[in-house]
Amino acid sequence: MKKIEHLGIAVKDLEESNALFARLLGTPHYKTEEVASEGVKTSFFKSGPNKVELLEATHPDSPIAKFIEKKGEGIHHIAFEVEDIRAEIARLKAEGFTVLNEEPKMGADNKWVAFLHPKTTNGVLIELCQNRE
Ligand SMILES: CC[C@H](C(=O)O)C(=O)SCCNC(=O)CCNC(=O)[C@H](O)C(C)(C)COP(=O)(O)OP(=O)(O)OC[C@H]1O[C@@H](n2cnc3c(N)ncnc32)[C@H](O)[C@@H]1OP(=O)(O)O
Ligand SMILES: [Co+2]
Repeated sequence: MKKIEHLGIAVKDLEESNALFARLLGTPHYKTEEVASEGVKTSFFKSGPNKVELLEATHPDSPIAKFIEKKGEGIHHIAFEVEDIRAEIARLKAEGFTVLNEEPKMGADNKWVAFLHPKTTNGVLIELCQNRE
């Protein structure tokens, strides 16, 4: 794992939360992107070297909708940048973590992504991100 790539925060209303985080961070979001395959609309903020991803559900079956229904708005996942996502998936599987998608999938902000089940990571949903060249 190279570094924390972003913190994912589940929100009910992306526009409202974009305005709140712009006030909080003192800078507007630098992009919004819908990832239909994940049932999410996202917006990204830079805060120094760190990145914050806000996520709103685009349909009731979205992981974000289920999360908010169960736990309310808040930190949804921690994403780590990896050099080689396939190698990292194999390593983590061998370490006994549950990888939710063994085939990397297209994420937002030009990444290949995979997720580890929170049941195997002390209750924290972990995302792996590799830059898509
Ligand atoms: C890819 C675009 C973007 C990017 O950065 O590029 C994203 O980050 S997209 C983010 C949205 N996509 C995902 O989260 C995909 C991975 N998530 C999943 O596959 C599911 O959400 C899963 C498997 C984690 C949970 O789904 P399930 O249908 O099993 O929902 P349950 O409510 O039944 O949850 C089971 C169990 O897990 C706990 N849980 C669920 N979500 C989280 C979470 N984010 N953090 C911690 N724990 C979580 C939930 O509370 C249940 O536990 P229990 O003790 O049984 O209540
Ligand atoms: Co993410």
